[in-house]
Amino acid sequence: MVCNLNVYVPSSSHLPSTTNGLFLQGHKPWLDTGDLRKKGSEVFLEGITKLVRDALASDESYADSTITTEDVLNAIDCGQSQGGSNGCHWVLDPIDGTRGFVRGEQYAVGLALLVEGKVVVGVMACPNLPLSSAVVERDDKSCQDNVGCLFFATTGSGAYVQPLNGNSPPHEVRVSSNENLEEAKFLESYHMPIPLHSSIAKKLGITALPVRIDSQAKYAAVSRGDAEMYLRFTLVGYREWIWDHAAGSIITTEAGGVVCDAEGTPLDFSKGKRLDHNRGIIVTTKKLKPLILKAVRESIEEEKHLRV
Ligand SMILES: Nc1ncnc2c1ncn2[C@@H]1O[C@H](COP(=O)(O)O)[C@@H](OP(=O)(O)O)[C@H]1O
Ligand SMILES: [Mg+2]
Repeated sequence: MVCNLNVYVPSSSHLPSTTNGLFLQGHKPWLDTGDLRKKGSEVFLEGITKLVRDALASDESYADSTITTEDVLNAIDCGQSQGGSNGCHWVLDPIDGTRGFVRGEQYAVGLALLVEGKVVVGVMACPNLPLSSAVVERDDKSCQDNVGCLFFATTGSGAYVQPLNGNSPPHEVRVSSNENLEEAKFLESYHMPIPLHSSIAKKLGITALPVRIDSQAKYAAVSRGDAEMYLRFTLVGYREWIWDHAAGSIITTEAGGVVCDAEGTPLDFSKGKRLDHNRGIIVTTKKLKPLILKAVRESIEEEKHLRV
């Protein structure tokens, strides 16, 4: 399994007093158990083990299990696969959009299966995503009360959503059929403002402000037709982790959308833990792709001239 542990080790190496499975962020991403195995981390590790025990105890089938700290360390180390183009790899992001999770807003649990470097299964739970639409007014109480979506897709079989509480059966999702860019909605991350996004949106004639959402729930939102476009132009040199995109990308493509880089090339998940792609990620509908790629090309050219 290729896994983002998604846990940030607090500088004190102690559990925060308000422990509920949330560990403070803002420090280095934790990609193996190296720090946890060090002397001085015992309290932190004990705390994590207790959380695991408590979670298992709440499920009858695991009620009798006795999990030790060593079991927890070994389980974490099962997530050390480097991925790649050979064989099968599960790709897991247990809490994607950590910042949204901390704020009590959007986050996602993303799981995907890579076979020979291609994503063939994607499952994404979005516990705080409204069942109606991701693009809702902040004070729209009815939407905020009705949240929790489970999206899933397998190659060639379409993409589906169902309420996370299982109260109704899954139904198929399709991307928006809207071609009127003046009415289009576009999504981006909360990471620093990206001037290129505004430039692209302006060229396309999109009048609405971008809607900012944490996590790969943005892919799910495009797959359901909540928005027509998700742009992700990060700092030059930032290389994306595959777990931030694997589940989301198959859900959008199976819903009839496209996921590509600034040159229109599909994302390549076969090169290890990082995505190997040209600059930028564009998530949109097949109809809008050519128009968006043109605006992207022009905006990148203008940006180059501004730098000279
Ligand atoms: N400055 C940055 N620019 C781009 N991506 C970043 C970033 N800092 C963190 N990320 C990655 O972007 C993911 C969140 O994406 P988004 O901004 O769409 O919510 C993070 O996943 P985690 O939250 O799982 O760490 C992290 O892997
Ligand atoms: Mg992530």
